Amino acid sequence: MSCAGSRVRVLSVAGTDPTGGAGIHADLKSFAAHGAYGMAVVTALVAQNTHGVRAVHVPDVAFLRAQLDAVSDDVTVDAVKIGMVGTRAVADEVAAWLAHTRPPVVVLDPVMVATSGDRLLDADAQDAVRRLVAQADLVTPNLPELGVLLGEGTAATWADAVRQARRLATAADVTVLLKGGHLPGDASPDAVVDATTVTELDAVRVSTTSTHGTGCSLSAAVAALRPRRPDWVTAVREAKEWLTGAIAAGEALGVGSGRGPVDHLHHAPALGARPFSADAWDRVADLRAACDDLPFVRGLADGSLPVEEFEQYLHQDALYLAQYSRVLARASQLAPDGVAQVFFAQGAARCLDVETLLHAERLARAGTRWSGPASAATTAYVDHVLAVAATGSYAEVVAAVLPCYWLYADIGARILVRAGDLAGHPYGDWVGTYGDPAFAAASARACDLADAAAREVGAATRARMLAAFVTSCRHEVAFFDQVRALAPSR
Ligand SMILES: Nc1ncnc2c1ncn2[C@@H]1O[C@H](COP(=O)(O)OP(=O)(O)OP(=O)(O)O)[C@@H](O)[C@H]1O
Ligand SMILES: Cc1ncc(COP(=O)(O)O)c(N)n1
Repeated sequence: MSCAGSRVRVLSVAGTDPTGGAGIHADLKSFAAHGAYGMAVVTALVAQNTHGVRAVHVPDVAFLRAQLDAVSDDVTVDAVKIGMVGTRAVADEVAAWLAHTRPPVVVLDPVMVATSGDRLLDADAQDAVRRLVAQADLVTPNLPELGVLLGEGTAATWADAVRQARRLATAADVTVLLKGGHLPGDASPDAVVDATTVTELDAVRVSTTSTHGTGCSLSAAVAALRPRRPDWVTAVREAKEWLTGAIAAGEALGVGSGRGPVDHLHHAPALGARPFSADAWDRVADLRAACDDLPFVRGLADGSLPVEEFEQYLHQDALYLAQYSRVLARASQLAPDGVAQVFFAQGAARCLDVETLLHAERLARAGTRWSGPASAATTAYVDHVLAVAATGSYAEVVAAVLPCYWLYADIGARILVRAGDLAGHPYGDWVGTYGDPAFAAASARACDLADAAAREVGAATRARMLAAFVTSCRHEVAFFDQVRALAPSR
């Protein structure tokens, strides 16, 4: 089997589920989850949700055929998955199309009854579905469906079901993926059965209500994988492993109050997720707003800040930067690639070289009065970032150092606007540095690196990143606000 395009082109021929859990909606998500290009032809419109089916509308079969031909006249179909057909006329029309255009992989999920117990196949359509089975490469019945396909009752035990699957495989010359989701017990076994071999696939039964659309999702995943896998067993194993994860992640979606859908994209949590920095920024909106009203910030902007208070701030800032530099060096040490390593190493050096020099120059002009120890606020901030550096992962360290770039650049930009004309402004040299494009670029780069780090970690580490970021922001605000508290003791 070959695939000429960059992705396998897989077609779902199935019914709809407007809540997105089953039918073509589930199939398209399964295709995407397996890197395939998905297409869909609708057999029946189904008004259903996680509680059940309310109504079914089956369009004229001539229109069904028009859809099928519109696809196959134009697109090479590498695999097709057939789900709900609903009526005998639809099943026969799909069979006629298959006889005319036979994709190299044909998977048939003989949908008869929904998880909710609602019928999805007319009683007189069972023979037509049996005829479709003979045209399929793989058929994926659950236990009751297998019984119906053979004209027998539902198997009472797994061993009976496997025997039935073998009879069907032999009679219809088809491979059977027998699904054990309806069995009682702790396991949810499946088996790939053909005329000569039975391969059992064990899976732990997930205790969940999120099993709506599992059969659709599994058969679609197998159809998407088979053109790129050497045999059915390999494709089914891979699909089944993915499905078990999707079932386990289903409840967290919070979709519906009945039998919920599975999370088809559980293995790609970063896909479509908000960047870390967006979440982090929202989380500190109140702190950012509070900054604008701090007497220090207002005084710095309008120049009314007493010079001694400004110098006190500079002195504490120099003490802070000397330690913060070590934390940046730790980020450089832990960095996953050379680009991030260089960024943080340069940041560490810049703290010592440029900013400390700037502080020293200004403070030297003021004499040597400002040589006291780190204040409580400075010590608290330093202790926090050093603790993260000592015990946290790269991602957490990057989150902890980010506010010193980002919050500073953010507040600085507003101070700059409020300060207006800097000529004659007592802190013009200092306030002017906030507008430095290099500092804004460094802040944006630090955000990008935090977002990249967040994409590589799980939910628990991302939560720790957020906590480290918020704590640093709190210390930033306290750092600005400490000047007032320090002033009387001078
Ligand atoms: N609770 C569960 N935990 C793990 N796997 C499950 C669970 N329920 C079903 N499965 C698996 O989901 C797949 C579909 O199984 P099932 O027997 O329910 O088919 P189905 O009835 O056709 O599905 P559907 O519910 O979509 O109609 C099988 O691989 C089965 O083992
Ligand atoms: C369009 C369509 N196809 C198949 C199913 C079966 O899925 P489930 O048994 O999980 O409800 C369904 N409910 N709707």
